[in-house]
Amino acid sequence: MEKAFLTVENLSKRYTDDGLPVFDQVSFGIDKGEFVCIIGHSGCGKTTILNVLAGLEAPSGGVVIMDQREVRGPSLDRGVVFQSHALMPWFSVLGNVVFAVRSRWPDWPRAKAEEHARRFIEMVGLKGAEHKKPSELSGGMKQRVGIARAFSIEPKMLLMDEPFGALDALTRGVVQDELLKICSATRQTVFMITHDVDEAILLADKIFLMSNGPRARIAEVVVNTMPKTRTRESMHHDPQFYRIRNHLVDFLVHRSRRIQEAGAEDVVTRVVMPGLEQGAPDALADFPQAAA
Ligand SMILES: Nc1ncnc2c1ncn2[C@@H]1O[C@H](COP(=O)(O)OP(=O)(O)OP(=O)(O)O)[C@@H](O)[C@H]1O
Repeated sequence: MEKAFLTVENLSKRYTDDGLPVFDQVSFGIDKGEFVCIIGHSGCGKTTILNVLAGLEAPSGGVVIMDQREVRGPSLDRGVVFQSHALMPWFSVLGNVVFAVRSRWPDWPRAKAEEHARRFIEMVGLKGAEHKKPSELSGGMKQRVGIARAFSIEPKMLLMDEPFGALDALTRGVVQDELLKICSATRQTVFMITHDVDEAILLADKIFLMSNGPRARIAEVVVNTMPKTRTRESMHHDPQFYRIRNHLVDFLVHRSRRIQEAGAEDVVTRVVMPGLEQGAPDALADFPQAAA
């Protein structure tokens, strides 16, 4: 079988020699152009996985292979967007993006780097704000600069850790729409952490559900069968939306804990398509050890 663009095999992480691993036996693949969201309770290890994918943290076991190369440290092949936008306060919007562009292509003359940066600033709807400093921007605008900066280096993979967590609902919707537009224009491969199930259904092609730690696993890969043309306004009218949503919420409320309590040894990642299932999902059918 052909390997996915990003392959994670038997990944585990423990922070202390004598403690239990935060997660172990985590294996998954992400295809080129795929948008994946990961959901799980606080502390199950989502950020740790993202940091390992970014090369910012070394795994205790297992490997991450991206585009046929093992990830062994940070690289401009992977763009990262955190919840705190981490902009350089002394640079303008344009300066922040140009700085990233010039680290990626140091030989480019300034004019070329600026032109490239402006394209991405426009894509996130910040045309006209190029010369503003971060202190003059709203939270949503700062986050858009972070997204423009990450996209501008044209990474092979974009890693986002709750990028909209600090935004109010309205701004969040606007920035989600911008992100959807850019992703469909660039076919960017994305791995994103979110706590918001509606956001995951809007953005993701696949949603990874992580059981509670310690020894957390990716218990399920939920395939989003909603049409690609879905929008925030329209998706609530599709009956699939509620089936997927119920499935995700049920995981967070019940299954994530029960799977962990039942002992994770036998948990194999299962692929599910709740959107196509009629009637109540038999959520624990494949987890007899957790059904009791
Ligand atoms: N540098 C560290 N040293 C020791 N323990 C750590 C370190 N970083 C994270 N942990 C522990 O690892 C576990 C997973 O943390 P992580 O931040 O990956 O979880 P998370 O799922 O992203 O949580 P949240 O949703 O709250 O951001 C937690 O129990 C946390 O306390």
